[in-house]
Amino acid sequence: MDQTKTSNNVISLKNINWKRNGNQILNGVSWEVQTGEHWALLGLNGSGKTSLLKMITGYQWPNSGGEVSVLGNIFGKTNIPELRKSIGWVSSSLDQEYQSRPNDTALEVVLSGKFASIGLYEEITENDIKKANKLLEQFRIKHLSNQFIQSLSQGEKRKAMIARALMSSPRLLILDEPCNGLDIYSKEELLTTIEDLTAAPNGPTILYVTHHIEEIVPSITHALLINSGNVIAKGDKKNTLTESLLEKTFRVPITLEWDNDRPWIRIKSMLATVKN
Ligand SMILES: Nc1ncnc2c1ncn2[C@@H]1O[C@H](COP(=O)(O)OP(=O)(O)OP(=O)(O)O)[C@@H](O)[C@H]1O
Repeated sequence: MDQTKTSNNVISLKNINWKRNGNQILNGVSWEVQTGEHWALLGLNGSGKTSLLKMITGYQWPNSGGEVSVLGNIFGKTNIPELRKSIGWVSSSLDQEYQSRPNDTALEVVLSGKFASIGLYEEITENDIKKANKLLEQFRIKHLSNQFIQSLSQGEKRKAMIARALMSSPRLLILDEPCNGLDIYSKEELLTTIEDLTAAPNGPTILYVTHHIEEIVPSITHALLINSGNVIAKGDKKNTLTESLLEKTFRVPITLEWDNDRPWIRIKSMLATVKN
């Protein structure tokens, strides 16, 4: 066995199938993510991205056969709730959960990340407060520490939620459409903080889910393209983010350009000529 490769393995999926109500939602998906790589996950609505993420976080299990291993833990032989402490997942559903706690401050929200709880119920230490403040500073929202989370702008709230996820020092961080609803400036600002995050030594491996390929910032190294539960392509982003593979994934004719190591697409023609 190649020991070096095994120890660098962040995610290993082997032949994952998931079927619901007669529909094949994931079809023989195999995927390896190594330490030092950051991946973008791209696919149309309903293509299976969330199902794949739920597989990785142990909220869903393959129907038959297949093997899931995350951070060296083989599913079926590991304590999943314990493993989840090493995985951060930031999605808009988290914002919704905090709607029931309008009086939590940004600092409290970040602190709650230590316990993966919605709200703070456990004792916090001086060190926890120091760490939360450092994260607020890193995301340039330290001045908002004592402001209620619900009064923050979308962009500020999104940063607070990522800071919250980092409070438990995850080794794997899932950013599920983090720029949704952000204006151009807030989006670029958030992307800059994500770039900083990947540059930090011992930072988490990032899985970045998006519908907007220009959000694939230079530090995202790899991409997985999925369509109807089938992997269309996976690997180094320069080899995966190509016109033909993206057309196959998104089912519209596009042109692709790279600018400052970021991919940009334009739709060539309207849906009347959609490729099947
Ligand atoms: N528990 C379930 N039972 C039945 N079907 C499901 C279940 N979960 C997901 N699906 C179906 O699986 C398909 C893939 O859903 P999934 O949420 O993984 O897509 P997605 O790529 O994340 O989409 P989006 O970009 O819209 O979030 C969809 O057709 C969805 O209806």
